[in-house]
Amino acid sequence: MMDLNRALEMDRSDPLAGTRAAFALPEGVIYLDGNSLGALPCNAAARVAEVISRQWGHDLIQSWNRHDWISMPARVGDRIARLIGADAGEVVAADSTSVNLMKLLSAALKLRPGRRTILSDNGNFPNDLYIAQGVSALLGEGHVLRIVDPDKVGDEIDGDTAILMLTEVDYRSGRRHDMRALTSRAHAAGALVIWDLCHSAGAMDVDLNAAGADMAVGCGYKYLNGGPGAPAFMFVARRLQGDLKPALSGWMGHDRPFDFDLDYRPATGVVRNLAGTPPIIGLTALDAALDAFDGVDMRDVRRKSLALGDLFIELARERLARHGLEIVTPEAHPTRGSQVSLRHPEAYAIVQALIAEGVVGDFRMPDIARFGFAPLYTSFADIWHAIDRLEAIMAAGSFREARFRKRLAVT
Ligand SMILES: Cc1ncc(COP(=O)(O)O)c(C=O)c1O
Ligand SMILES: Nc1c(O)cccc1C(=O)C[C@H](N)C(=O)O
Repeated sequence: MMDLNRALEMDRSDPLAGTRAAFALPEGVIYLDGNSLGALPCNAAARVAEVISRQWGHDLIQSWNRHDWISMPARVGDRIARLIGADAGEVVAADSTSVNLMKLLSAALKLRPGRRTILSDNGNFPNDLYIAQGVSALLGEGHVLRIVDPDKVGDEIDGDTAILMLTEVDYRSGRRHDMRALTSRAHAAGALVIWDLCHSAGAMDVDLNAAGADMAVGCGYKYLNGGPGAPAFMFVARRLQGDLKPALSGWMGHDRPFDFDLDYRPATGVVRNLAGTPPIIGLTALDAALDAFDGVDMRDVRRKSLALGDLFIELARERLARHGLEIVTPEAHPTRGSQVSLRHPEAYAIVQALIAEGVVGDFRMPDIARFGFAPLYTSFADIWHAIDRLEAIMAAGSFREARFRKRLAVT
């Protein structure tokens, strides 16, 4: 049986072991839910306090120039760009993932007139499908959202596909799409692709430009650790930037916002997709969080993420399978994100019982216990202890207690 010493040895030889110190993790908690809300970076509170008290409190309106608040969406975007294989000037930080998806999808559909299909899969985060439904209704041009099985997506792309809209890593199973292959199949059929990187950015070496990607969105609050409701980001490949005409044609995306012209004229570059005033306090927390990635090679992040997952899978097989917990995440490295999900009919109560024991994972309908690995702060020992406590809960049957069955409003 694999013992704790091996996990501790893996931590000792982990090139990313040092980045954990950049996060303020609560004592005694094993946090495996960074794929829902990333941990608090140690520097965030002081940076936000500085912006509030000195910049906002003292310098007031002048801060837009003096502290260059106005270019924060682009500056933070450039820092995210390095993490997702984009070039400077291809990413901006703004709004939420949902709003950014709405902006990109509505503009992208206009680039494929005559084509009616938005193609997606039933493993996508439902929110994205809702956005596509809303955009289709808004445009009123007869677009249809086709939702197919994830492994059928490539074969379902055809001459009517306007946009292929996919989330790279499935929020529930952790299955990962082949971005490069699907992008080139879509291009061969004349379609454009929008990738949702919510469960990829910050957890792996996404390489948008190497994959020939067109557009992407993602959130700032999961593996990028920007805090609850952090600004999200969007990517538009440079070759498409001039063609995309923002439907949400706000002044922050105007070529000369402070000329106060009566007519909208989009800015050059990805910033044309900005709409309203940037949320400086939220951007500051996200900017601070990105410091933890400075000097970090995303290939090391991916290597560690896979090693954490391998360890989890090995231990789950050894110690949990006999308790009826089934691994649903694909095991082959290229087909897996940075989480491992287990299926059990009592998954909800099991996750609650585990949280009571200091191990935070989460539950996803209908029967999935989900464990996310944030390579900057998750240790191999965390994985060992998580499985150890989970096995104890299963062996004792403590998850059957009534208190663990009470459903919470937000899970
Ligand atoms: C894949 C995916 N897309 C979109 C969202 C929603 O993003 P937001 O709430 O930032 O709009 C989430 C999670 O909340 C997600 O997991
Ligand atoms: N965005 C969230 C929220 O506002 C509350 C609770 C959870 C979330 C999440 O991010 C859920 C997440 N996208 C998921 O993968 O399930």
